[in-house]
Amino acid sequence: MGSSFSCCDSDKVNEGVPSSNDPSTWRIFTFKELHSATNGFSEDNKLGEGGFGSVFWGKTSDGLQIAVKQLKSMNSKAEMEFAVEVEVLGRVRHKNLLGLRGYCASAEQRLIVYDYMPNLSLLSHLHGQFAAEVQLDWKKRMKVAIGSAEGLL
Ligand SMILES: Nc1ncnc2c1ncn2[C@@H]1O[C@H](COP(=O)(O)OP(=O)(O)OP(=O)(O)O)[C@@H](O)[C@H]1O
Repeated sequence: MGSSFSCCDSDKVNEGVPSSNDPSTWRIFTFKELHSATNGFSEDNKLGEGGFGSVFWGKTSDGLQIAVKQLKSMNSKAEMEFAVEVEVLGRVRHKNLLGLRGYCASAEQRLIVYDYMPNLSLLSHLHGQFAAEVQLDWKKRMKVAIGSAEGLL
């Protein structure tokens, strides 16, 4: 959990301090940081909306592109889902799983920070607006299915 560091020379300079561009690390963000990274959770930055709440694109002060999920409610069910997501994704690292970058738990807000995925969802490639132009043939679909299953193991 946020504890593996690569051994390249530049990391040796900051020995023991995880680089924000190291995909194996996560940290706690302040609300102010995420507010500024997402341009105040502006509609222009909105990537989509799911069961938990809205997801916004952002860029941290050190240039890292992130997706910030803002929980829409603060009831006990949402709190539990937030805790489980952060706990599980914080422990698991896999090339086929979305990486956790961190979270923010302030008095009134619960936010989860992920790596930004620029290529949209699989759903949009299979059935959505890009289905026609991307043309996932059966060989590629099989690869996607196997890759997804590997991420679940
Ligand atoms: N890391 C990310 N990078 C880029 N876009 C993202 C990212 N996470 C989410 N999104 C966008 O935000 C939308 C909502 O994501 P979210 O994870 O909240 O919901 P979901 O997975 O679609 O549904 P549910 O919350 O019900 O499981 C996604 O459909 C996607 O377009």
